Amino acid sequence: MLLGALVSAGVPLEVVAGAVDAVAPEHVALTPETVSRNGFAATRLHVDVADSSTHRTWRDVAALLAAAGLPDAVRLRAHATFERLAVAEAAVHGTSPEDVHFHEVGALDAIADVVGVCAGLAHLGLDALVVSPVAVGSGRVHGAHGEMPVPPPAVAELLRGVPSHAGPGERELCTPTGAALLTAHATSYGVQPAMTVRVVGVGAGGRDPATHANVLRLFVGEAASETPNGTDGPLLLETNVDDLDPRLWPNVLAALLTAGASDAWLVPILMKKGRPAHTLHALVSAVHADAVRTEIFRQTSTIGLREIAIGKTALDRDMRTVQVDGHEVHVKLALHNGVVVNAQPEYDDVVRAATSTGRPVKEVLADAVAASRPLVTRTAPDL
Ligand SMILES: O=C([S-])c1cc(C(=O)S)c[n+]([C@@H]2O[C@H](COP(=O)(O)O)[C@@H](O)[C@H]2O)c1
Ligand code: NI
Repeated sequence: MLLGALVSAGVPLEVVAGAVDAVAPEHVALTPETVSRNGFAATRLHVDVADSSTHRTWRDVAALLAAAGLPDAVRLRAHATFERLAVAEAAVHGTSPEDVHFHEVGALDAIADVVGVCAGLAHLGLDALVVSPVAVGSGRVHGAHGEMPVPPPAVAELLRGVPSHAGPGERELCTPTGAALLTAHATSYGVQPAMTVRVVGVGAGGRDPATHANVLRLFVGEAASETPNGTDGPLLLETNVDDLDPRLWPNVLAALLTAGASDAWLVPILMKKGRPAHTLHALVSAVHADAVRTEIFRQTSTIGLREIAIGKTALDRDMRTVQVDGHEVHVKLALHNGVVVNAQPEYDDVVRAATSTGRPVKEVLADAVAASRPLVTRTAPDL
């Protein structure tokens, strides 16, 4: 269903087929078909392999991925997907991920599903993937482990911490491969965020129950731009951390700014049990919130975040230059209702000028401030 949705959303079939053939030890035929699901058109991608019964271990699959001529973006996504599957299978079967023996999941058609979807996602070049609550179905399913409840154990494990619900109907609607793909690549979960949808891909699998259109929809578009207030407005992300090597903090702040935070800073605090710690703060616009959240969880030891919707007042800015000892110093102007209320020399330019003239930085700064003063049109007593 994911493959069908990606192709329906415009991912060229050759992109998907090329990646699958790079990994699969034998040819896999991928054939798109427009099908009807309870009266709605959808794209089904038939995956045909000569042998769909071979079992592989996680090691076998990892070796196939490592040896394949795949772009790194696709290989990393596929590796992460199978690794999630291996960890989940190991948890439910009481073994280690390295020793996991995939049954249905390790067969060639499942490898084609994973690699093809990863190639499609990489092709779309997504900044974010929001997954809505997963319909898992209900009832019972038969497989290599005999009869299992729906969701089967690996799906239940993979969807821990993820919004999901039973139904519709008594059938298995989300397989381990599907759950691994959704959870390995989701950047967040929930309803459709504010966005401008450009394309709607509609994917189908083999089943066409009479109860509903059994399709998976993929909405591709741009995140809505920031609004001054409300849920799509700026957020303050905060977390208290007492167990991170303090030498890492400068890199954490740099990583958050690179991920799109408009500011990131630390405040020393004293936590429970008298522990010295820090509060990490990051100011983000709605469009960068997911990337910054992800970076906080990647770079620090925190396991949760506070998120506060905030309002912001930002003055208009402009840039001018002044000369100090023959050196150019940029000056940032702040305007309130068109009036220049502040003129601040750029400190890095001041240091550069001081270094090249050999004068103390404090003197060059004083000269730069004096040279900038005429740029302030009026001091506003009512501010
Ligand atoms: O292959 C294995 S080990 C396997 C484990 C489980 C568990 O929940 S544990 C379930 N299944 C069933 O296999 C089929 C096919 O799944 P795909 O992910 O390959 O599409 C499905 O019915 C699962 O319930 C297999
Ligand atoms: Ni299993």
